Amino acid sequence: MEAFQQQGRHTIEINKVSKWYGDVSALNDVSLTIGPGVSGLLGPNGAGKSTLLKLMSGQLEPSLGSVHILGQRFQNNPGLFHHIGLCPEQDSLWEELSGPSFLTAMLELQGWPHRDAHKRSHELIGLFDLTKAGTRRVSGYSKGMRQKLRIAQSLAHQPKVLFLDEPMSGLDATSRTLVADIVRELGETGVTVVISSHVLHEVENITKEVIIINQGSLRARGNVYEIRELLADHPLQLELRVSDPRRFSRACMAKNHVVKVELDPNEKDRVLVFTQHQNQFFQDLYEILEAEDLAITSLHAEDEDMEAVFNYLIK
Ligand SMILES: Nc1ncnc2c1ncn2[C@@H]1O[C@H](COP(=O)(O)OP(=O)(O)OP(=O)(O)O)[C@@H](O)[C@H]1O
Repeated sequence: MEAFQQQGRHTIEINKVSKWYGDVSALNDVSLTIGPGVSGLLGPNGAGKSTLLKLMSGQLEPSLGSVHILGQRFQNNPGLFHHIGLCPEQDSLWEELSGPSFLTAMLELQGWPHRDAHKRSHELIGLFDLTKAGTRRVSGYSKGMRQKLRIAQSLAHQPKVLFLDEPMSGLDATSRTLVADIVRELGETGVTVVISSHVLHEVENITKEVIIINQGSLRARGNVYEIRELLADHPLQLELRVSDPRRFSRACMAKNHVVKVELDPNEKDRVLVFTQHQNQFFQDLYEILEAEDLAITSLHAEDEDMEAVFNYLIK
């Protein structure tokens, strides 16, 4: 393994991988290399994210092509699994155990001595802010607590490569920030982390390096700013409900990143804003509301749904 690191190769090498489930094609001729740090794997529902994560973590074998992790293949190579962490989408915990006992048991299964496993599990319970649950059984944990425990388990054994499948689902804002900080820090210490999501800004908070897949194929790859450049010709649409839509529209149109504003004749408070720079829009929005003394009752960014981004990229 050390020899591999000295060679400075990519941690993950996927070469012409296809995967079928019976007749269903889930991935189609995907080639990809990923190095240390955090990469976001983005795609709408059914894009093939979970399939790709399962292939990269050795849970599935490709129908065609090859997967190398740390320069090795999974076939007949159980030792490789010690370096891999996976937090899958499905929830599977030992309900009768407490959080700390669960983590300790999982580490012992990995071959950790009891004393080390116990120490590490308590460290993680603190890190993930689960100390208050004490010795309560996992069966009594809330959805967010379960999710945090699952993430803690996936990284407990200090893997070199970590795969997190939609880890933010079910987490409240505080826990999202906590998990984002933990993941970012792992990336900074040289761990290769691949985190999947269908929500762009969720991943953008953690890393700017993204991989976009849709319908089983790689669509775009690179820095999130480069990806947004690709979208530059396709303004993003935001739907707002505002106290005075006409005044709001005028103020929006004064911003040069706003391409178009549409009022809805049927729903008087509804406004559609088309902007080429969503982040800039959010910065300006506060200023507009203050200056014009307006209030918004709802805001929906179409971009939050990755489907919209893919439509732009694919057309
Ligand atoms: N076990 C399976 N059997 C049959 N088809 C499957 C199986 N798992 C996934 N698929 C199909 O493969 C394709 C990719 O699914 P996958 O779960 O990898 O996508 P995803 O991007 O993770 O989606 P989501 O965000 O909804 O979890 C989909 O068409 C899905 O229906």
